[in-house]
Amino acid sequence: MDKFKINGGCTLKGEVTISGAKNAALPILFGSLLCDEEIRLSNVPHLKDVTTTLKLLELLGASVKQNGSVTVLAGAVNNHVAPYELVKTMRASILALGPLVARFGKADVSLPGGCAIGARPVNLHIHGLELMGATVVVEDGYIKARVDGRLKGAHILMDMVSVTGTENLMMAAVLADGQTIIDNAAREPEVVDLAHFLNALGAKISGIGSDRLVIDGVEKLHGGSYRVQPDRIETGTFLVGAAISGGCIVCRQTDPSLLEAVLVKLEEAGALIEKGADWIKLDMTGRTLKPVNITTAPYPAFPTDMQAQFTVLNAVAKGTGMVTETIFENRFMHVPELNRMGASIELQGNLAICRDTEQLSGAQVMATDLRASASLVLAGFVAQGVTVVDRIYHIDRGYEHIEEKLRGLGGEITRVKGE
Ligand SMILES: CC(=O)N[C@H]1[C@@H](OP(=O)(O)OP(=O)(O)OC[C@H]2O[C@@H](n3ccc(=O)[nH]c3=O)[C@H](O)[C@@H]2O)O[C@H](CO)[C@@H](O)[C@@H]1O
Ligand SMILES: C=C(OP(=O)(O)O)C(=O)O
Repeated sequence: MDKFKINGGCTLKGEVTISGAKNAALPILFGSLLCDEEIRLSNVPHLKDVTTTLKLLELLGASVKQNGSVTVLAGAVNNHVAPYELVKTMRASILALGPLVARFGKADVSLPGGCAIGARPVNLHIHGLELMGATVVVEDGYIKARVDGRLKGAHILMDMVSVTGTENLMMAAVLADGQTIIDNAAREPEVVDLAHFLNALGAKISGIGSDRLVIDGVEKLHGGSYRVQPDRIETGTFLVGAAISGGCIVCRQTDPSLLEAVLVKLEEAGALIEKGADWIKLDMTGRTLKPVNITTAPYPAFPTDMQAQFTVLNAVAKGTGMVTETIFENRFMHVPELNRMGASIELQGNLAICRDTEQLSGAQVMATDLRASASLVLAGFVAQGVTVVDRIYHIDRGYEHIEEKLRGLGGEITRVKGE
């Protein structure tokens, strides 16, 4: 297994180009299953999860071409089974369910894996499909959904705000017979990007960006081109890296409007932020890092996918910062690892109390999930000495060329190849 070796004491400085968003690219790729004409996608990041998704699309019978952009032609899809071997490595595979059942009336999708950050049930996905007329059973580790003819429009009130739940049901509703209303829908930018993509193919979705999506089903989608939005979480991760190392960076090809809650907290932490239409500059030179209290919640509130990075920020800031995680019940696995590096973080249920530390010190630490891994890499930059982050396959799921990008900012990080 590959590891990262990081020399501490780096100040991140310079410019970095932000990649397309993993959590937008994946649903959009699965959305291409809804259509039998060619779809051309640009700004798709090179990530392990994207490779897994493309493999899955090919296994289902789609043809996929990659030459800068990604072209998907799902006209010949003839298989409706998303097998455990592929699905187990990636949570987003659940997004095959809605499109397959909507277009072919049948889908067998293995219960998904992904980050071990909580139980992550899929009851809302299943219930929504049932309301649209599908029969769904869970057996042998598979969700098996069937419908005779088309799904039917329905009124779906989501018990909880679910990102992939909203995406799956929105994709299913696009080809349903009649109107579907999804209330308490997720408003995350990635849901918005998927909705715009589907509309570009002829879907009729309105209320985009609100918690009430209205989808008028159509019989067929047509082909088209779409550019995936920038990754707000990758952007936020680099900005935190600059903030905690006293650096100054500019993120290019990003969208500041997608991460307002994060920028507000970075300013509260003492950073100077400037932004334009597609760039963000963070300058921490000569400024004092202050702790911030954060509570994760659905968009537009503070994203859970930035919680681990801000836990590091609080661990190294002067004073005490509180981090409350309300989305996932097991998303503090970075905390014991950070404490092994000398942080002083106390866990009380879903609250992490981060007290200040004189200096983190390099250690051997274990990456447990995607954003936890990113937080350990950031901690390595501000620690004294060498940090080795093990099991970085998690980070390869979600950060494109991370070590090259960090090295471009002055970070001393190398990949040590495992057997
Ligand atoms: C591929 C992708 O886009 N992943 C993101 C997506 O995950 P994902 O879509 O899996 O997360 P959800 O928004 O569905 O989860 C939110 C909460 O709802 C619960 N829940 C969800 C579905 C369900 O059927 N029943 C249920 O109880 C979950 O256990 C969790 O406690 O949104 C999360 C929350 O912003 C992010 O951290 C992930 O990076
Ligand atoms: C939790 C994440 O990914 P996934 O939902 O794919 O596990 C993430 O992107 O932070």
